[in-house]
Amino acid sequence: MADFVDQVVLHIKAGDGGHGCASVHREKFKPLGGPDGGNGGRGGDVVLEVDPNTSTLLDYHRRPYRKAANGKQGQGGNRDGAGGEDIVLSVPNGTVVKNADSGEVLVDLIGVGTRYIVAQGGFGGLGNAALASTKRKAPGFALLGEPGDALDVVLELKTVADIALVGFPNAGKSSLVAALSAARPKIADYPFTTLIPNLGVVTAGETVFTVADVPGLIPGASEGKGLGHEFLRHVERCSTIVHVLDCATLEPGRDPLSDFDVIEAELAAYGALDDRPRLVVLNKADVPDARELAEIVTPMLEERGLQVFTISAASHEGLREVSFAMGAMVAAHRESAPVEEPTRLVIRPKQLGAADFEIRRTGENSFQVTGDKPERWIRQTDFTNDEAVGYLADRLERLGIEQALTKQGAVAGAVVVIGPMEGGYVFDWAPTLNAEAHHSGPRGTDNRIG
Ligand SMILES: Nc1nc2c(ncn2[C@@H]2O[C@H](COP(=O)(O)OP(=O)(O)OP(=O)(O)O)[C@@H](O)[C@H]2O)c(=O)[nH]1
Ligand SMILES: [Mg+2]
Repeated sequence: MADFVDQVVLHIKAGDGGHGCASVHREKFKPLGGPDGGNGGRGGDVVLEVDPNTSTLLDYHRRPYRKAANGKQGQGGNRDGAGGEDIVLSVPNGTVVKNADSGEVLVDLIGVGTRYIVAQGGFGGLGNAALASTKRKAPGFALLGEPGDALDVVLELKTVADIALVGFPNAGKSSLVAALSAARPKIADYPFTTLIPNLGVVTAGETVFTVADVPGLIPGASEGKGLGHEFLRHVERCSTIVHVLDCATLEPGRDPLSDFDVIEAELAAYGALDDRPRLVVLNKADVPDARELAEIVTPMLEERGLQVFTISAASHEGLREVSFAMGAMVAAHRESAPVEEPTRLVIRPKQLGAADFEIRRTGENSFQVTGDKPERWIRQTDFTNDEAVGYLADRLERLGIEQALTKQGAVAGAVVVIGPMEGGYVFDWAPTLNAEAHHSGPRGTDNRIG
């Protein structure tokens, strides 16, 4: 039996900043050269990214320790140390990230391409060249690099699909996904064959939708029986619930009606699923007794206001009708649902502590940043607002927005800071504006005193 791996504890460590260098310029016949120690490089970040080709957390189950590279030390001759490489960890759509110690939800990663810096690399220490001042012309010291963030997070996968198939083990949920789509989940004549939800893409006329085959539910699932909680969690993100009822089971104490009630009771106990529309599928109609039973229970279920379909996942009978009914429900939901979640970049500078901020794409050409005051982004107290914005520019750049802002109200390439607003800053996307490139100076400007 495969391991159930849609929840995993990941131990992550961002790179440490490199130390600054204390060095004095040496040249023949010039015994007292100036300071020329370079700054340490920045440590690499650990970034999580939603990848459409990743569907499980299996990889992290196998390798739960992940570390980004450290920054290099500064060198004499004003050479700054190289920054450590970031590492980007691919996660499936719908991954919830929690702090393993506090249980606090850090982020809910939805939408292909959504990125989150889960551990930030340490800043490099300043070298003595950068520390020189009129008072102290040749400091004989440099600053140490900051350590990178180290933390344990829980990654939890909650399937994002239009439709969740729920039912007892062995009811034929995986068989139905396989019959409706190109997915090839494991199908077998024993309960709990499915441990990780299988996703299938179904086309019904104009409507294309996803169906998740949620692992089997048993009585008590809402209290955690069987693999209950693990499975019900997946139903949460689906807009429509389809009951798959086994009309051919010979297990004592079971029939399609009571199975329906048991599953409904579990959904009710789990909570917050009442608003999802339901559809009922009576499966295994290829078995003669099962067909008879389906005919008997159909009017009883219809009396409760449910749409009922008799099918056989094995012989493919009734599949067209049920896929079109599913498609119609999905389409109706999409009509009524708010617009899709925008692409989000979630940034968490460590200086902010708990008060994260988030950049949200509010339109094709605009982002909204919500969070705390920019002054607090950097620990250093004499940090100006402009510098704070410059810091954000660096973060944007690292996140793949290639050209970013330099300072408030100024343009550098593509993003303009319009100005402070309640709870954050508004950025406007202005790709046509021509302006000076940012980061013309050495990376040393990034090496804030730690
Ligand atoms: N005769 C008949 N057998 C079916 C039909 N659909 C599924 N089965 C059989 O029922 C058994 C269970 O099917 P699965 O699709 O694995 O059931 P499941 O609901 O995904 O089960 P779990 O993953 O354990 O929850 C397999 O032996 C299937 O071949 C059907 O329409 N007719
Ligand atoms: Mg299954």
